[in-house]
Amino acid sequence: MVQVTVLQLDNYGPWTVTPNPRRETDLQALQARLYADLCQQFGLLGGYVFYGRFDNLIAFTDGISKREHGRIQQSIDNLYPVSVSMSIGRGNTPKQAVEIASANLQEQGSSQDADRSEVLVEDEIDELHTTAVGVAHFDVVDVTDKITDEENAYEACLSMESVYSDLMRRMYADYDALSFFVGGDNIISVTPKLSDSALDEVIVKTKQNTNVQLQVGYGLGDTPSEAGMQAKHNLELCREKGTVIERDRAVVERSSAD
Ligand SMILES: Nc1nc2c(ncn2[C@@H]2O[C@H](COP(=O)(O)OP(=O)(O)OP(=O)(O)O)[C@@H](O)[C@H]2O)c(=O)[nH]1
Repeated sequence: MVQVTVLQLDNYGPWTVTPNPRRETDLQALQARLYADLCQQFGLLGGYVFYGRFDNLIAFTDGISKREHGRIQQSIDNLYPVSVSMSIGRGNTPKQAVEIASANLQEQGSSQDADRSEVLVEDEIDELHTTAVGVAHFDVVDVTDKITDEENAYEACLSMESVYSDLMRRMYADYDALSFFVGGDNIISVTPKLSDSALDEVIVKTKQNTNVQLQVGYGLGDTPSEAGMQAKHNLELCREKGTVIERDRAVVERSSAD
């Protein structure tokens, strides 16, 4: 089971041009600050927030209650000139959970509906498999020598964009996983349980399409934050051992026995 929360700024498009178009740099600062606050507030409760499109964000919120979501919503309302609607969805895969959360939010009205404000909805599905959540933390092997110290700063962005866009699409289409670029050369995928051969196939295909070699640390846990920490430690193991896939065998065995 995985719990996803879709966060959407209320009526943000019209607000950005009312009464006149607002300075873009101010909007960028607002979006960045809001993202920072949401990351910190959900992070303290064990969740993960990814910036998505900044006005629409995707969070992994296993173990965070509707009431706790409501408190964060209220705090944002107190701090910012915009409010946030939230829809909590659950699924057997990240893709299923985000589909449910998105559909439930869309049912409450348009993102540009002036009457839809601070909606908080929770999906009631209870027939879910209790499987572990996976987190794959991908990273480019030797990005410093191959890209950062080699290409101009803009071309380095383009190189990374081609890698994460290739990876994000494959992980979603083939494995129902949601992947996010998180800075530098890092991409985090929240996944159903994946085999070594699936991880290997993803890395090989990305190399074929982009000529960039990835390494991945993989973790499994009851929550994305637990799996994410294991993934980070396993990525460190890749660096130490010079391998491209490392995963926590103990957790894999425990989950298989469930
Ligand atoms: N968001 C995030 N960014 C990171 C993390 N680790 C490194 N970075 C960023 O990624 C950049 C590249 O770091 P590395 O991946 O360690 O560099 P590298 O040259 O690829 O070295 P290897 O990964 O050991 O092959 C850093 O400058 C940071 O900006 C991380 O855990 N999370």
